[in-house]
Amino acid sequence: MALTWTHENRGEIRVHENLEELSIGLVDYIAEISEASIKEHGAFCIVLSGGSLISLMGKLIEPPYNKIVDWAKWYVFWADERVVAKSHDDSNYKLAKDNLLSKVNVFPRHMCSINDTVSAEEAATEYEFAIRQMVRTRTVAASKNSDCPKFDLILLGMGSDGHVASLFPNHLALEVKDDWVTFLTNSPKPPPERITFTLPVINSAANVVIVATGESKSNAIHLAIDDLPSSDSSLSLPARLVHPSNGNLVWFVDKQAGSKLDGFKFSE
Ligand SMILES: O=C1O[C@H](COP(=O)(O)O)[C@@H](O)[C@H](O)[C@H]1O
Repeated sequence: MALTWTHENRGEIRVHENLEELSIGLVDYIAEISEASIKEHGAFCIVLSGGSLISLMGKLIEPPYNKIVDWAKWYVFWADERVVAKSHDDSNYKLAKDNLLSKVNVFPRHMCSINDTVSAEEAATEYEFAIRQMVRTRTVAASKNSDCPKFDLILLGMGSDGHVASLFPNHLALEVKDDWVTFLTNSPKPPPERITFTLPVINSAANVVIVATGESKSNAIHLAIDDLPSSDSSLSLPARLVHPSNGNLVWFVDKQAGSKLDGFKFSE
């Protein structure tokens, strides 16, 4: 059983006993939001990240999820992408395609990924343009509170430095307010060239999930969630800046990643 509580302004926190339990909780949550979104507006606009998140979603390709999810109504996007060929092992698209999307019935035309033949700057511009077209045709909803798309669900991993998507601590990309997608050519984590959703887009989603596992992420999880003095420099940690203005934020962490949280008290 997960230890669950809601922090006044940091959302719902679910600390799972182990990875098996976390991945069941995560895919249950995804299936639930998928069903509700399809019921409400006929489609499910889901945003993926790369990294360890994809293996934690692995149960989606197994029964009962592979049969109960209405894959044909899924539209898939990426919160960030490495600017490499789609066949490259660093590609977030390839990771999701090989391990998840090719094993279920998501239409390839419903997968909105970057153009991998152009520069990072051009890839960001083209990707944003494609999403703007999908908002115009109402495949993706528009936020009522900002000039941003309102994705049904954005799934984010978090690095041990507190980065989410390709928004790294103290990086200029964190300041971008007017673009939906921006680019980096100096990512502190390789590969250096990336595109990423900006904070206004992430914070306009209907639902945002942040997943973090392992002891190496425990300090960043503490700094991203717990109350901190108003002078603390960690208040600008990227994961802490995720704060959906009109949506839900849920943290899925395992016992190791959650071990430094103020609310952590796991029954043995
Ligand atoms: O570089 C990236 O890292 C983060 C975190 O990855 P993880 O393996 O520590 O979970 C990931 O969410 C992001 O999409 C990716 O590009």
